[in-house]
Amino acid sequence: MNDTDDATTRHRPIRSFVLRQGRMSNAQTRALDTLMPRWGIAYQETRLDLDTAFGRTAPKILEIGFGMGDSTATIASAHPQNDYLGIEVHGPGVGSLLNQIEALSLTNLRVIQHDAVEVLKHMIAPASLDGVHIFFPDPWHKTKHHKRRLIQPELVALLCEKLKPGSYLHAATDWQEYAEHILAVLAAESRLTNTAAGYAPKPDYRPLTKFEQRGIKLGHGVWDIVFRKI
Ligand SMILES: C[S@@+](CC[C@H](N)C(=O)[O-])C[C@H]1O[C@@H](n2cnc3c(N)ncnc32)[C@H](O)[C@@H]1O
Repeated sequence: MNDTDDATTRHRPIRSFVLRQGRMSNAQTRALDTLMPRWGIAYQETRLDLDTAFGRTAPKILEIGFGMGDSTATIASAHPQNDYLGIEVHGPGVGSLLNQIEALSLTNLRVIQHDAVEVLKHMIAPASLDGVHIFFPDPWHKTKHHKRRLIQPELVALLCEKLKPGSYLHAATDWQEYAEHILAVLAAESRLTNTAAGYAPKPDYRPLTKFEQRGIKLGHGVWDIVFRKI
């Protein structure tokens, strides 16, 4: 994390990620070159027709920040009746998910490598999503970085525009103070209603992620938060 970013981002939007290319394995590099044209969707500042992108009409679930994509691939594989659109900025993660799509022969998963906030604003049509997954978003622990947290009232308002009535928004985190923040932000959005009295039981479709396993080892709890769009 770069402590000078407060000064350098003064005239730029505050982003929820710092783009570090990271080390790409040969398989990930190859996947970006050869599989992105097949399973990737290029970022564009025009609306995307999701049914055309997937070649069928089916429930559409969008995931923000899939990391290495293990949960994304597991969920898509277990729910062939749904279409999944995964968004991630991190190159090695995108390469990893592309390889899993190929290895599992998944036809119901597409990938966009770009800032999800811009994808939502420009590419996703109003009332077009049946669900949104945000699993273990970066907690940005330091108070001075809390403004970088992905889940903020503005993002939730944007998501509400894109969610269909009756659809769901599911977040999970292993950082208690972020969980409290997420619960408060979602509860304050009048177009959403909580599916539970507070935190939700972990829905069966969400597998344990690497981040979650690490958190459990560190003795952290895990909080699922599931709201429905009115
Ligand atoms: C802590 S990781 C969690 C990854 C994964 N969901 C998991 O549970 O293992 C958060 C991920 O969100 C991605 N991310 C953060 N902000 C993003 C944004 N605005 N658009 C796309 N990806 C984003 C980061 O690159 C990172 O890979």
